[in-house]
Amino acid sequence: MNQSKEERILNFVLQNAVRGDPCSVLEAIDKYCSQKEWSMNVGSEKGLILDKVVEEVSPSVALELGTYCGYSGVRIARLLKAGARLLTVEFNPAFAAVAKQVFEFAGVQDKVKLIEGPSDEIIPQLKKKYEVDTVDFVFLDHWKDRYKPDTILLQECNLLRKGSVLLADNVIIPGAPEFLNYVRNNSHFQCTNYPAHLEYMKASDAMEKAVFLG
Ligand SMILES: O=C(NCCCOCn1ccc2cnccc21)c1cc(-c2ccc(F)cc2)cc(O)c1O
Ligand SMILES: [Mg+2]
Repeated sequence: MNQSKEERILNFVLQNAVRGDPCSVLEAIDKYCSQKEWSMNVGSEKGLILDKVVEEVSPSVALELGTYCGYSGVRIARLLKAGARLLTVEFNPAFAAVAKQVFEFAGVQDKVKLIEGPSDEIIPQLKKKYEVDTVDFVFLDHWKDRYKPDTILLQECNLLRKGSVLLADNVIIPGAPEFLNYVRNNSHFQCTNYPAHLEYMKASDAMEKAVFLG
């Protein structure tokens, strides 16, 4: 039966990137998705913003909501210090299967724990089942109407500490208006907006950083 777009992306990586070289994996995905088939990877422009925030935070525990093909997970994991780890949550089993292979090819699999399931189920399990105390960095890139409820759920589960950094993709396109209103009007968050463009397109998008103040 014919391949999915995500399988075509994976095959392009396997045939064009260098095993164990995360940057070559990112380049291959960006090349394929800008020249052949658009897909919802964070991309290189917003990826640089993600890189800067991850380097600034230097997280011991990072959480990603929305793995997709593993592009942003590779971006984050390649910057983690020794012993640090990324927990990445994906709802779609087919996407998770592709991401797993992308992580292995990039050589970051030892730093990444890929968890399949819905965020509202996984977040309450992080402390006991995944031995998390608090998360230092969260990349929100899943269903845009889950950004606000999951930010509230992270607080309710005591997973944020003073200084935990949330970084949200797509706050313009597709948009996350409830999330923006919530964090920008909440004295427990210090927010910064990073204007950019939708991955591989000319349309405007932006990322929002929200630092939890405790
Ligand atoms: O929709 C997007 N991402 C989300 C995927 C599903 O995520 C589901 N999902 C993944 C874990 C997870 C955990 N719990 C629940 C749902 C969970 C998304 C969409 C666009 C986009 C922009 C313009 C368009 F014309 C069309 C699409 C761009 C992006 O960068 C995106 O990230
Ligand atoms: Mg996105």
